[in-house]
Amino acid sequence: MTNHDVVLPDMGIAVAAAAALPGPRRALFACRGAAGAVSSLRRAAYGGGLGLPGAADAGGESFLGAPATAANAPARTCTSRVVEAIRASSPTRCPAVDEYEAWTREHPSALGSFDQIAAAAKGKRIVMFMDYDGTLSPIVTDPDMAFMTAEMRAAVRDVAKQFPTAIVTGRCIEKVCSFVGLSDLYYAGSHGMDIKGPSSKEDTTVLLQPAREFLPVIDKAFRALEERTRNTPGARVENNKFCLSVHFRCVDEKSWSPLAEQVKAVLRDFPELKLTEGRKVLEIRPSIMWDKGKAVEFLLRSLGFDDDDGSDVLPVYIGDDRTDEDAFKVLKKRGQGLGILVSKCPKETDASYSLQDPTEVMEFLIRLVVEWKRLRSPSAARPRAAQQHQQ
Ligand SMILES: O=P(O)(O)OC[C@H]1O[C@H](O[C@H]2O[C@H](CO)[C@@H](O)[C@H](O)[C@H]2O)[C@H](O)[C@@H](O)[C@@H]1O
Repeated sequence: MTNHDVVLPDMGIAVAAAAALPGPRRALFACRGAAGAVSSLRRAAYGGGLGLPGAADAGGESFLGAPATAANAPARTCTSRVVEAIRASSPTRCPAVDEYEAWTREHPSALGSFDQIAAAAKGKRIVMFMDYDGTLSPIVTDPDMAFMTAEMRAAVRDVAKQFPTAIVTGRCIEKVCSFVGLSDLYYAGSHGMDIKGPSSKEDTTVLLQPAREFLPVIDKAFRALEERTRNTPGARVENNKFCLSVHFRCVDEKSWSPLAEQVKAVLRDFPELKLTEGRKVLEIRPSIMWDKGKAVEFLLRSLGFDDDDGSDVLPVYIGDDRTDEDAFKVLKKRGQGLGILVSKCPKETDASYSLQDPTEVMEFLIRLVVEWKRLRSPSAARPRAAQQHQQ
């Protein structure tokens, strides 16, 4: 990692008027109908507890699987809420163009707003945070095949040469390191519960593992979940070391509710674990107050950027999933930094900007590095008018 102590010079770019957003015209979407995604998410993901032990609606748990009655209604609603949240996290149908355009007025394209972003970065130190699946690699059916392209790897490598850069992911560190294959990065695996620094540094040690004591219980839950879900065609449990993922992507949608109920049934034996939803996945993790947002705060502190010392730092976080919202929230709360949601569909989000897919993410990263290098070149120090005069 090089040049990290350099403050971003005056980019000399006029701030685009906010009203001029969004950027380039969007591609037409082949399908429609995800208009409900935002409201579904609001209802599903923000709608309350998941009916796990200790959650507000845990009282309904023992009724799972029983015939519907007034008494067991909360538990049933709860499971359907989980399923609805999984569905809303990864909508298969895209919205009508006008719905998407309305959403991008609230969350403009980070590419279309690049000049504005560059202006916001003026004189600040950029710190890059990026999620992996759905952000650096496209979503695929087999989680073991979620490779990033060589071009994306080159773009991330170039970014990491200019700015402190971290990959913040639900994957275990070993897996994401093997996918990314770059040593000059910080990695926060298992949703931030396993953080390590660049391996090119001598102290390549683990920086933080706040859920270490949960390893035995996670292992036990992994075996129980494998056992319990083995008869559901397409279901798959992935061990991400400090957390687990139960994949729904290859499961017939009719079996989603029974599968979610199986997962919840297993978790009744593990009150120290909690459940969250992602893109066609249920995530099981320790019930500690730790998430991607906390990992971002930890890394910023470790890099010397304290909460109250934020005027000269610009954290940029790019992610596509529900779990990335914790990081967007942190940036929003700090009143500092840029959250960029990767999505082709409107979603309830705390991110300020959007990008459609990993290809746009790559374009954004390349543009950031090009702009940064241009501004650090000696000629960039001269006023623009003088440069134009010479051309
Ligand atoms: O935080 P992330 O890096 O986004 O990791 C979240 C989960 O990503 C992976 O699952 C997702 O991507 C898979 C491959 O494209 C896809 O098949 C799956 O449906 C998605 O949910 C990963 O496999 C999970 O373990 C992560 O928790």
